[in-house]
Amino acid sequence: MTTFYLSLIISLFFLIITLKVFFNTSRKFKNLPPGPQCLPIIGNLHQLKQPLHHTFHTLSQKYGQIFSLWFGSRLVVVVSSLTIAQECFTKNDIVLANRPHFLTGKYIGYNNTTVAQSPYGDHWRNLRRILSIEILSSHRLNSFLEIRRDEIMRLIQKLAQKSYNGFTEVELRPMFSEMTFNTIMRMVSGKRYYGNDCDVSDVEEARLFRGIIKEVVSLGGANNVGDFLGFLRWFDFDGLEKRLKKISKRTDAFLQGLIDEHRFGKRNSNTMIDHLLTQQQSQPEYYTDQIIKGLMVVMLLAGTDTSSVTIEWAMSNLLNHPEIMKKAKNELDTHIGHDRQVDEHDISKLPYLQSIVYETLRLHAAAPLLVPHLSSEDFSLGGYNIPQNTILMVNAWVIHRDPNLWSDPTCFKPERFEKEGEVNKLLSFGLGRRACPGENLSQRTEGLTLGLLIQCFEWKRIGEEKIDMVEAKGITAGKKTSLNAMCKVRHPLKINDVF
Ligand code: HEM
Repeated sequence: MTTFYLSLIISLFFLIITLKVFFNTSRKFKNLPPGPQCLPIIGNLHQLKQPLHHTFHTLSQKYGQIFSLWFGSRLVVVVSSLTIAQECFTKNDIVLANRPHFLTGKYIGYNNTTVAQSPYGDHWRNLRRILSIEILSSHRLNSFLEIRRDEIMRLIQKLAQKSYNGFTEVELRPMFSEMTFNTIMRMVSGKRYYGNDCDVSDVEEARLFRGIIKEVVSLGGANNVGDFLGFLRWFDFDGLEKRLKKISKRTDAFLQGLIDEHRFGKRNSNTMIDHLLTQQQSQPEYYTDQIIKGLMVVMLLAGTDTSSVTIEWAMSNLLNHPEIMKKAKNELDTHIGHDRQVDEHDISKLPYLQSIVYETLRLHAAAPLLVPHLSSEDFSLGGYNIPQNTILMVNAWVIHRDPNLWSDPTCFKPERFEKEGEVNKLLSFGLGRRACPGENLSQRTEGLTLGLLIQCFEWKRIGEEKIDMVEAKGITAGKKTSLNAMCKVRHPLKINDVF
């Protein structure tokens, strides 16, 4: 009899717990944004075709400007409206200031402790402060100006040598990647890693490093199914975790080597490592080697590809629209003339050139879904309930093509930015406290590179055919095919440095 009552009490206890969980859960998931039917266990993962922002665009046409998906057991909400995106990063900015954790963050991002992956809180705030003051402040960016100028001039010289005797076909992508990569690498460590004229004494070291970065970029992204289906991780069926473990060891050893070189060898130069090692001397408990390596990784991964793909898209659009290229050239000829090269401080006086950069960022945002955010508590958005631990993605690609916001939204028309306030509708660098801290640096690099490319050369397409504008599948939305074009040095331009 006692056993009977005991079993009854235990059963009732479990029934109450189950009902409580059920009611809490269903209340929690009541009034969610609409979304497609999902399958047991995998949710909507089977529907996620690359590029993801295109799939989300199709889904938003059916389910609206805010919809829900299930990535395995994780709820994902996708926003495709500027007003709702602004609601995310004003009223709900703190609730959405966390990041979801992915396998790449665990292995490459020092267990999600870097500034790009770290949860919102004191640690993240400190890292943002270090990044803003020690590396990306206007003062520091000015002190790194010579590096940027030198790398861009190397690119200009290379093109000038190739095309001095007339129109010559050039492949631009590797040159843009070399330039942005060397710029960031020199800011970080003082070393040039790319190109025939790289100054790394150990060529093997340069080769190894290029391999590391290529692999890290290919493993990044928020669409590894193993991130959402925990049980797949136990089997590591695609070997992703094993590859990430291996690559993280190589990356760490490489970055540690760079720090040690500065610690035990050449100090007192203007590099990020040296500035951080100086801070380490006074505050060793905070400025650990791991913090420094995390900042190096973020600078290299967030700051290189993003800028080079933007420059490649801008040039592709200019080649498809010679009248825009001509207008930009006239602006440069009028304001700068033929006797000197355009410089970074001129860019603010060249509104049309700036508008070309904005228009490129509108149509070809390098991070079309920004970077995923995570809600730290339940909140409401666009009239729906969003539970804690929801992954939020903003489809900037769609918002930048919204016909209610932009006239002829798919046309490349820099003139649209002549209207005051238009630039405030851009989401290319995100909004709110987790917005991109590298915006100023990237706009300086893009403005100067494009300015010099337009000022110093004549450009045309290889044939009649327009440049193919199809997007690749990688984490940064680059062009699928590498950009080749015909270029010729502009003879009226008497610039000794270039020739
Ligand atoms: C065209 C160039 C670039 C574009 C389009 C771009 C875009 C973005 C976007 C959309 C985000 C996420 C914002 C969000 O979470 O809502 C981001 C974050 C970030 N970007 Fe950039 N970025 C560019 C260049 C750079 C550069 C040059 C650097 C640094 C050298 C940089 C460093 C970062 C960092 C550290 C974060 C993470 C911020 C955080 O989580 O607190 N980015 N970027």
